[in-house]
Amino acid sequence: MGFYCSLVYSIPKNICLLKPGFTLAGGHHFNQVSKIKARMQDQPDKVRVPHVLTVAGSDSGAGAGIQADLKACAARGVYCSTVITAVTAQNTVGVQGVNVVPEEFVAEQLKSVLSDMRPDVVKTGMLPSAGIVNILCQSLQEFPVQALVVDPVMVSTSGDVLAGSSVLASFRDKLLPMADVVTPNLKEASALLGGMLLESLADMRSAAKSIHEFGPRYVLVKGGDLPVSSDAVDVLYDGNDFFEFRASRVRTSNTHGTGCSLASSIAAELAKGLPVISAVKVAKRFIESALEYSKDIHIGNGRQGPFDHLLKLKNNAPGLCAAYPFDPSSLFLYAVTDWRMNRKWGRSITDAVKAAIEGGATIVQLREKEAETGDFLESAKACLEICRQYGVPLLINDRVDVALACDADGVHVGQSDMPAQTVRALLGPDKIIGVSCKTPEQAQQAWADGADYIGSGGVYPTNTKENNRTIGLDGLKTVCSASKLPVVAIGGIGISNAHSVMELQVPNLRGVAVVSALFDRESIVTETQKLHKVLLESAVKVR
Ligand SMILES: Nc1ncnc2c1ncn2[C@@H]1O[C@H](COP(=O)(O)OP(=O)(O)O)[C@@H](O)[C@H]1O
Ligand SMILES: Cc1ncc(COP(=O)(O)O)c(N)n1
Ligand SMILES: [Mg+2]
Repeated sequence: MGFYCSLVYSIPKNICLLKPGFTLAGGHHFNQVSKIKARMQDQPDKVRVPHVLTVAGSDSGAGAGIQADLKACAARGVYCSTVITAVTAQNTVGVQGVNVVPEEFVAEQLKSVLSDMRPDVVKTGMLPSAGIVNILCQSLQEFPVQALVVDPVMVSTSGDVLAGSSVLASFRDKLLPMADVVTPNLKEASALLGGMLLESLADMRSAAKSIHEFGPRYVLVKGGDLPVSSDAVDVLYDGNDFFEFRASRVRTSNTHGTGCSLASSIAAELAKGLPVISAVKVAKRFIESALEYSKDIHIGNGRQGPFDHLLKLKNNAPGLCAAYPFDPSSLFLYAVTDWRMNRKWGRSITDAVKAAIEGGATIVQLREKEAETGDFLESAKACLEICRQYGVPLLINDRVDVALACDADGVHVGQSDMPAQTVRALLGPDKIIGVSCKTPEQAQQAWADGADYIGSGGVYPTNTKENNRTIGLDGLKTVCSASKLPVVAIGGIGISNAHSVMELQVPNLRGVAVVSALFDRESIVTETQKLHKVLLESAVKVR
């Protein structure tokens, strides 16, 4: 991905948020570990959630400001509360209007959040007046937090003024001395230093050093706007050493809100307990990935578009977004592959899958118990391409890693495979998860674990699975009646008996899953077509 962090000088050993005597925003000292423990002792059964409070302006276009902060924190897995200092009418063209929130009301919001919710880290963005900066400093003195990250927002990238020069003195004299990290871009660093021209890495270093004299623990001068640089380089200074953070410069105009998002991500990582240098490193890598991911998305017609913090908007996002939301009717004719049969008939798995789909299969599962992982992945990728062309979901038997690696539509697991709950945690909310169940208890568990459907059988004896207990039509009926999830029947089902299965007319039974009846035959297309016909006829009769 091209990210690297080069340390211009060596990393001092004492930079760690967890060290005793950490300097607090507000000049307080305390031990972070003992504070977390103390809080947990109050309520030992509660889970501590890292929490960032952002004090910033709203961007109606939602690329920057409060909205960017919320998305960045969500993406980094951290809770984010918000104190709004101004409401801007803003889009990808520029800022059309600014409505500053009255100072007293900013104070009221600060008190509400700080007194009750005790955020770990405060991050500031647009602070449009000296009065608001002063109120924030007072609030932080009254309610100290573990770290303060100041993004000294002054001018939007579109060139519109968000905080005039009247705030500069308050920044320098009050807020920066309390800050743990301050993150000016080139223009902001220049403004803080009375207009000094910044055009090179050397200039950024000297600016970082000068800004450090205002009192923050760390200064990060961001080089997003550094002319003639092929990399996006930021310079961090801790009072002793310089650290350079480099990312390859993503060729995109979707960079609106990068500054806000970087500062929020740093705050989020600090809230999780990372030391400052690690937090900056992770945050910068996140921005680079999100920009790279969103480089071609198009929102708005202005010069600077927003990017996608959650990496969800782009189609076919690897591992993030199911191509098809689960439709239980896709269980109707469920084709399950078998490598031995394909070898016996001398066919590739892709030919087998294509033939089954052309014959009418409505969902496909790759069940390649013996395959080497690399081969399985390659086959899965090739089959997925075919399935996507036909709009048929592709599931992977058992192998969550393979499903993730090829971005399959889901996974089918048995009772002795990875628990469905864990599969769900790994695959996320969108993917399809099926579980093999022989009993009502197992069906209940599958539902509780977040599965989408269950496969129930063996209905009839079968050769494709050794030592598999046959539950018969009665067993299937019992499971279907107890199940809260749609059911597909499996085990020894084919053209001759599919009708008897579907005729059961039990609730939740949505289709049949077949292996040999399709794949251990001379013509997969013909057999699938025949089975499809039988199923359709049963469906018509049952209705
Ligand atoms: N095109 C880009 N590719 C990769 N990183 C970028 C790009 N533009 C900005 N960044 C990074 O995004 C972060 C925000 O930087 P910058 O754009 O300078 O701040 P601001 O948004 O406050 O003007 C920095 O880490 C910077 O290096
Ligand atoms: C409310 C608000 N806050 C901050 C920024 C700066 O963001 P950027 O410099 O990335 O345009 C902005 N445009 N709007
Ligand atoms: Mg920018």
